[in-house]
Amino acid sequence: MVTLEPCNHVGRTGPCAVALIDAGIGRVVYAVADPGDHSAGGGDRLRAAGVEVTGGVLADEVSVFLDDWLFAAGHRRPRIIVKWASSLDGRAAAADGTSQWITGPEARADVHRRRSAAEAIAVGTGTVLADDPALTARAPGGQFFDAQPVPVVFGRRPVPSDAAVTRHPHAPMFFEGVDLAADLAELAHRGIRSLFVEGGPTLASAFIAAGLADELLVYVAPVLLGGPRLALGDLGIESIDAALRYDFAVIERLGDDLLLVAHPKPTEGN
Ligand SMILES: Nc1nc(O)c(N)c(N[C@@H]2O[C@H](COP(=O)(O)O)[C@@H](O)[C@H]2O)n1
Repeated sequence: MVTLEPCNHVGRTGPCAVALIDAGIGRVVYAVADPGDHSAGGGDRLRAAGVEVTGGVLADEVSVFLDDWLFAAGHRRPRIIVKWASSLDGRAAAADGTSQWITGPEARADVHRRRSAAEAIAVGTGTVLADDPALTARAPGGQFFDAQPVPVVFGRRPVPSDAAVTRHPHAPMFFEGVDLAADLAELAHRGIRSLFVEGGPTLASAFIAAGLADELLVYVAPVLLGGPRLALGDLGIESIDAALRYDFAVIERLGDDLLLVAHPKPTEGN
C-alpha cells in the first residue's frame, strides 16, 4: 500500500514498478496517480505484468499532504507563495525605506512558521541591500526551527560578503532573475518543491506579472504610511479589464493585523 502510484521511469533510482514486479509483489494499492510526464504509467506496467492494482484509494485525503510534491511534479517548478506585509494603504515601507516593523509579533510568528514549511525562501538583491534579512525560520524567542528553507537571492547586484543571508544554515543560491521560468525549473531540478517569496516589491511583482504566484499571503497592519513605497510595483496592467483577480481562501486576524490568503481566480479552461 503506497500513497503514490509507483513510478515508471529512471530517476535517481530505477522504476519502482519494475522493482515491485521483480520482488514478486502480487497486489498494489495506491492513493494518487503520478502526474509526471515521464514517471506516470507505473500502474499500467504493473497490471501488464499480472499484478493486481487498485488506484485512487483516499486520493483526496492523500493529495492534501502531497500537495507541493504533486504541484512540482505536474508543473516542473516549485509552488510559489508570494508574501508581503503592508499598511492599510498598501505601503511596504515608510518614505525613508524603514519597514521594521509594520506588522506585530503574531503576524511575524505566522510568517516564520510558514517560512519553515517552505523548502526555499526568495528575496531580491534590493531587499538584501535594504533590510539585510536573515531569512531563517525562528520561534518568537529566536530559536531556529528544525526545518529551514534554503535561501535564494534573485538579482544582478552584488551581495555583500558579510550579508546575514551568508550565515544562513543553508548555503544561499543565486540567480540573476532574467528568466524566472528557467530559474524555477533549475530549483525544481535541485529538488525544491515550494518557494516562499519574501520580497521586495520588484521581485514580488515580477513573479505575479509572470503568472507565477500560486498563493498570495498578505499581512495587513492597521497603520497608514502614505508615500511612494508600495508593496507591489508595476504589473503591466493597463486597464481594469486586465486586473488580476483572486479568491480569498483565508481571512484571519493575527493580533492587531489581518492575514489574507488569496489564490488566482480560476480562468476558463483552468
Ligand atoms: N511579516 C513582516 N512584517 C513586517 O512588518 C515586515 N517589515 C516584514 N518584512 C520582511 O521580513 C524580512 C526580514 O527577515 P528576517 O527577520 O531578517 O529574517 C524583510 O526583509 C522583509 O522581507 N515582514
